[in-house]
Amino acid sequence: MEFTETAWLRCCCKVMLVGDSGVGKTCLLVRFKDGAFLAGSFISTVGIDFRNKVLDIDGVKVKLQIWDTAGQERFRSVTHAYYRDAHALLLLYDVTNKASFNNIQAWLTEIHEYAQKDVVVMLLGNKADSTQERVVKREDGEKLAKEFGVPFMETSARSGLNVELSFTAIAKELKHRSMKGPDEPKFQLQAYVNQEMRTAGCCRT
Ligand SMILES: Nc1nc2c(ncn2[C@@H]2O[C@H](COP(=O)(O)OP(=O)(O)OP(=O)(O)O)[C@@H](O)[C@H]2O)c(=O)[nH]1
Repeated sequence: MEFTETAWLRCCCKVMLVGDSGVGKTCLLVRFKDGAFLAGSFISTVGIDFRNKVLDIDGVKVKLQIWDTAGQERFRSVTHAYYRDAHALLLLYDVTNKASFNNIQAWLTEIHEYAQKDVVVMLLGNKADSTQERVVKREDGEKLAKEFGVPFMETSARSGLNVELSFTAIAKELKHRSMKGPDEPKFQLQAYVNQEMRTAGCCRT
């Protein structure tokens, strides 16, 4: 099938934001969808909610349905039910909160238990703008991601750092998977992200 400039990718790509309460999942989604930062008092997500955004990926419209989940333990059973349909998961920790980083392994175990085998997972260290409060080094995030074989980058919902890039990279991977011929090589997600960050001098917003 030939895709033209205006072609629509028929499948709706479901992307889930997961991670501990307070790591910035809702803020990341709002920054991506509306280009704004939700400053002020922290209102924890109850249950689950979604927002749609259509991206133009190399001339193909890719519709992302982005599910924002509640990080609080008491909503875990609600979110488990949604893992099965997810095509991609953005797994967040907060660089100013060591516990949220230490919990990543438990989140990955949960993902392996409830999500599809071929789900795309990307690890994000959010709140990278908080230089004073930082307790998790970028290298520690990189090391953990390597250990689990998932792509990684740091983001900031406050400054916008890498927010667009994280969703675009996921959309590129999903588009590539659904359109690639049997002999075409796999899309190199981490290589793409590294390349984009280098081009933008690591400050892409
Ligand atoms: N400095 C800084 N603060 C952030 C950033 N992202 C989120 N925050 C703050 O962190 C707090 C929690 O953000 P949320 O987006 O509500 O966190 P969440 O992960 O959705 O939390 P749950 O809904 O409970 O799972 C809020 O006070 C935000 O203003 C960021 O990139 N930088």
